[in-house]
Amino acid sequence: IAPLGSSFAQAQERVTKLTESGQDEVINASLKFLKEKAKLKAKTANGILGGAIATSTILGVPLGHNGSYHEGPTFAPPLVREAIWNASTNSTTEEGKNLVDPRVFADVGDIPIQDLRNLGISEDRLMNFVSDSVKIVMDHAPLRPLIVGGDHSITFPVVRAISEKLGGPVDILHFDAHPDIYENFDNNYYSHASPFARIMEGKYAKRLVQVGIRSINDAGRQQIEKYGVETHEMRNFAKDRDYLENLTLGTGEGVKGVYVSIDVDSLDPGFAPGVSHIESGGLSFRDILNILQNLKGNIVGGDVVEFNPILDVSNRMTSLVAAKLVRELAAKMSK
Ligand SMILES: NC(=[NH2+])NCCC[C@H](N)C(=O)O
Ligand SMILES: [Mn+2]
Ligand SMILES: [Mn+2]
Repeated sequence: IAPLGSSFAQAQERVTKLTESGQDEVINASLKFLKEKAKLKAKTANGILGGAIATSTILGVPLGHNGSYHEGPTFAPPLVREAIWNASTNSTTEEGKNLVDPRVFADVGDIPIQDLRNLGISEDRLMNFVSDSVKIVMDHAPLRPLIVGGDHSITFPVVRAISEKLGGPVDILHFDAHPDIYENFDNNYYSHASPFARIMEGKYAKRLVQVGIRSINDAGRQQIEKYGVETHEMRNFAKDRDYLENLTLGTGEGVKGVYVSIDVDSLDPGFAPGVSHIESGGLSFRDILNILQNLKGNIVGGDVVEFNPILDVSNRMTSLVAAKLVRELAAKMSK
């Protein structure tokens, strides 16, 4: 091969330009693929017995590199999908909705995060691609996005997309051991420890109600104060339970709907051991369902994130726990 030299810089310049245009081609092809799938799922939902107002639609985002300790959530979406349909259970949710009904539940697959990273895409363009993918799902009523992560960093581009699409902020119900509101963590704008700082500074949310918090420091408390976040710490859960089990969200002036974000580590590790950040003293599964099933408000989107299959136990218990969170959130959002 030709020796390196000053021409190497020029060659690099040429390759960069070539790469960016090539990345555009791959991005556009991926969005087109997603668009065709969403079109088909929407047509199916609309074509049956009078159609639906809201069809909960799974979109997998296999992104885990914004985790601060482990990247295992990258591999979660296919395992959550398998667990949703696991033969050990059946397709009916606790309140009687059947997930085989295409008006209730749809799935438009995963977006090619790792392919795009292999092409050297920048972090901004990657997160914009996540947002654009969510907007494509929303373009095809009655589909509503139910994101399967992936680490919690993806909630920022997802909520940004929903707020931009609906033309205003949403209210958020956020289950987590962590407030995820660091201004700057590890100098990573997109850290999974910061999505709610990005969301609140961008004014994509009006009310942010956090439940299950039990790993928080001064920096987190300052941010919560700064943005007026309604943070319910586990140490106060016994007192807060009644209020949280009778929550109404999305009714404020100009608020466009409700978003529900569930970090699997909000559950006590006894219920969900397969997470990157084990934090004892957490919620029971029933605590989450009591709050979710009693929630009043128009849910326009949601996510289940931070399940780490690499750290799951031998009978894949946490994949089934994450799957049930998806199933019950899907049932709640669909109508
Ligand atoms: N979203 C999360 N899992 N955040 C965990 C952050 C842990 C980090 N070591 C801290 O100082 O808080
Ligand atoms: Mn989180
Ligand atoms: Mn967490």
